[in-house]
Amino acid sequence: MANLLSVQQLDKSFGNRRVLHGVNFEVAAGHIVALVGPNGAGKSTIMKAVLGLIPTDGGHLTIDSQPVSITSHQALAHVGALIEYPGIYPFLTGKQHLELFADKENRDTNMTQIVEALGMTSYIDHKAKQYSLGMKQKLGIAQALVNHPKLVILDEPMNGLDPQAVKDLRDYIRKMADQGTSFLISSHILSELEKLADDVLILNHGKIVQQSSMGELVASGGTSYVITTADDASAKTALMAAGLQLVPAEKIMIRQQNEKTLNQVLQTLVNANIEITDVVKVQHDLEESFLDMVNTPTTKEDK
Ligand SMILES: Nc1ncnc2c1ncn2[C@@H]1O[C@H](COP(=O)(O)OP(=O)(O)OP(=O)(O)O)[C@@H](O)[C@H]1O
Repeated sequence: MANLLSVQQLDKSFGNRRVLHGVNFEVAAGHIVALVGPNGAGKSTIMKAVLGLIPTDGGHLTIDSQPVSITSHQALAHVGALIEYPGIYPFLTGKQHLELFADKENRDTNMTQIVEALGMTSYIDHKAKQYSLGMKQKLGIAQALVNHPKLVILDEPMNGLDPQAVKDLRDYIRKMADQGTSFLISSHILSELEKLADDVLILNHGKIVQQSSMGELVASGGTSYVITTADDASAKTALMAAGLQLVPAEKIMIRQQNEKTLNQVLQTLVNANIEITDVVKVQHDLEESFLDMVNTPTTKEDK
């Protein structure tokens, strides 16, 4: 499938602080990609770079095969975005906000469709100064979606939304993706995007630490083994020497990568003459898997 967005070797520093380190990823046409990472990981910075809002220090960005940079915005004509907070004018109604953004073609139909889909009908003619946080957030999202763009970039779109609004938004995003729109959506809560995203990028300290389909992540991230031996220090050394990655923890903990992982672990310990005293299978939920991935020590490079 064709890639609508391509991000290659993206580097960015603010002053002498490097916040993005050679970030690479692609978003295929009609795919919903989740960009997930802890506070300060660099999610908004990536999105601003993709939208040509900030200068970058290196790398190559294209949307629909056209280059994007702070001086090259042509490709952005078919992009909708909500970054950080929606820009709201208190004395305009919700409808007047949408009129500022909606293209002339199919304007009324597009506006009615998004207002209904996001459950905004009852207050769309009220002035925005009366809107709650969630109502403003929905208006910002509606502005990004109203023209059915080819690519939509949403930074923490679920912020302030109630459960019904989250469901309405999820359903509408899926419908748009089925019709060919691509989405890059950030969150620091992986479980929020579990039901929505096709692919997931996990960002930590400005680097992509995991890139896979959401299905693969859910399936593979689920199981770990905690192993107790007569000599845990030697066991850890032997497992790492065999190329098996340990979860950072006091005990010996190994994430199941495939059906052979446990065999490899046990075989390695037997070969090293280390007595195994206990093996416990641990089931993780997605949130715990995410925390394991991002709780890696900060490297010098990140400073
Ligand atoms: N304009 C700026 N000037 C200096 N530093 C900045 C600027 N914008 C972002 N940063 C820094 O870049 C790093 C990445 O910030 P960014 O906003 O991209 O993170 P994020 O992953 O979106 O975080 P959050 O989940 O909290 O929104 C942070 O350390 C932040 O302090």
